[in-house]
Amino acid sequence: MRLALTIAGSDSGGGAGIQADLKTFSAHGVFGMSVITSVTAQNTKAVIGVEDVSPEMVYLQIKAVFEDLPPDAVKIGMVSSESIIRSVARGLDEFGPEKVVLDPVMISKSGHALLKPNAVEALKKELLPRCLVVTPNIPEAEALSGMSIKGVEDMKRAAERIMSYGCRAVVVKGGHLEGDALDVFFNGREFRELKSEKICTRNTHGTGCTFSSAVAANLALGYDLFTSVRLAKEYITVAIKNSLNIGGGVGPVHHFYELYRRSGLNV
Ligand SMILES: Nc1ncnc2c1ncn2[C@@H]1O[C@H](COP(=O)(O)OP(=O)(O)O)[C@@H](O)[C@H]1O
Ligand SMILES: Cc1ncc(COP(=O)(O)O)c(N)n1
Repeated sequence: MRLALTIAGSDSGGGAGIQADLKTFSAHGVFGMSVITSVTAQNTKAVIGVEDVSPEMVYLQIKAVFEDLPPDAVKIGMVSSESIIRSVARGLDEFGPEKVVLDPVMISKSGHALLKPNAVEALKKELLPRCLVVTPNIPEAEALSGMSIKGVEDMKRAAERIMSYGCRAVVVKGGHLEGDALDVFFNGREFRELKSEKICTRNTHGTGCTFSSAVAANLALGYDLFTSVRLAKEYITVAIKNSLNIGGGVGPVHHFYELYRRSGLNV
């Protein structure tokens, strides 16, 4: 059995964060584990409360997992504050996982800040150099690169700038731009574009969490980095096609058994 760990925030509504990550791991047939950084009181409409877990407790969860159940890949999502970022960096240094996917979560689909603005620098300095791939959406790529992004050429320039912080690859996700859902992969040598038709739905809660967890699950299964990203793009596209019109706001994407889908069953 392959093991994957998510280090992220809890979403009580079940659409994003830890909950989306564990559903994604299960759908890929990977055993999921979690380190909770923050508890959010959240639904499809709003985030009505956020309470961070103490930095020491974040570190202890990482230690507990790694000392007994070393993961084949790690995904990092909401990290909330500078002190939590430092705890995560400490854990990564101590246990040295090779396959780390960082989704630099900043603002929820419902518009609530999930990373303190003064923690962006710590994210860049402490976490980017320790990860294999970082998966920003357009506003996150703008914040990390310090440039505005209007189209695919800007996505490529931003990816180059983000690489300079020391990660080994970047996927700039284009879901927030007009036109096709086009993502740009860059590994320091070549750019590759991953494209799908834009699905017309407002139910995209959890897309970024699901995409990055699918990358981590595929890495845990032993796929190379680009294949892991390509399969994650397929997974998120089907999960958005099957997204759920539940709740009164931005509904969640739907997870299903990847293995069943691959064998042609319509789950
Ligand atoms: N309406 C959509 N139709 C198809 N793919 C989408 C749609 N919205 C987002 N995606 C894809 O979902 C993934 C996550 O996208 P994005 O919305 O950009 O990130 P985030 O959820 O972090 O804001 C990307 O692969 C993106 O291309
Ligand atoms: C705990 C947590 N983590 C991440 C997100 C981002 O997901 P989205 O951008 O789909 O709201 C979220 N809303 N909540």
